[in-house]
Amino acid sequence: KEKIEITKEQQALMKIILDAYNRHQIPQDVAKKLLQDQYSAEENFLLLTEMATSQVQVLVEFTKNIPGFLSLDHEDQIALLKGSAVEAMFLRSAQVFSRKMPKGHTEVLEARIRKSGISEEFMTPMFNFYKSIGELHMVQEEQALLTAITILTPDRPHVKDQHAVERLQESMLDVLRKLCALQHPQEPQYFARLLGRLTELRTLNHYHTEMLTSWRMNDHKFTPLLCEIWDVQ
Ligand SMILES: CCOC(=O)[C@H]1CN(C(=O)c2ccc(F)c(F)c2)CC(C)(C)c2c1[nH]c1ccccc21
Repeated sequence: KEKIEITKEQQALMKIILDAYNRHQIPQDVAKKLLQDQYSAEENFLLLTEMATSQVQVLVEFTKNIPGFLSLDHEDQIALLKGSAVEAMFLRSAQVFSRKMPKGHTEVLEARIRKSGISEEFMTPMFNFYKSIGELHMVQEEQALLTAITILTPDRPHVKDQHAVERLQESMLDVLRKLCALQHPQEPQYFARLLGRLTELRTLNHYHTEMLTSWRMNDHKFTPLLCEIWDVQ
């Protein structure tokens, strides 16, 4: 059995990514608010919009801490952020949703999310994704690296220097591969399963675009930041 060891610089990289990931925790208070009281569909939608807006701000801060990101071409930096924002939102949502909660809270949270003016057809693939993420029982390091890997996807629209992005993504993938082998020695397929979730995540992009159209029909309001990042209006 070959000895897998994470090098000193890979440990440093992982520490930077994990600190950045934890420093910019999504304010859990929105999820708590949703759990606390029964709101109308409009109020739920407003809470979710507030959650999405703060998550975008969190995403930008996290991305700036990815080693090498700020040395990329500036227009490519924007293209990567715009291209990964929705996937990063769903990845973070899955992590928030599959967090250990007291008995029955997850069901209440799911019901409240369902009652927010979003059509049912998008809920099923979304909650299926949350459950498939939950089943992985990812550790923080894996969650943080998976988010960084999602952001550093070379083939986003309008990225000019894809090779530069590929090099950064590959170094993240190498650390994640080793971490999975060390954290889940009994499950040699674990790393592959993680990457499989990224494929499932991409399908949610499509649903999100559809959701936006249906929201625009029922004149839902978004914040300027969401309009910018979600190409709304
Ligand atoms: C982490 C940032 O995520 C969001 O902001 C998501 C949150 N979403 C969740 O399923 C979700 C997961 C766990 C929770 F604890 C919770 F409260 C919500 C997905 C979605 C319903 C599609 C949404 C979000 N923001 C919106 C704004 C307008 C319309 C729809 C959404």
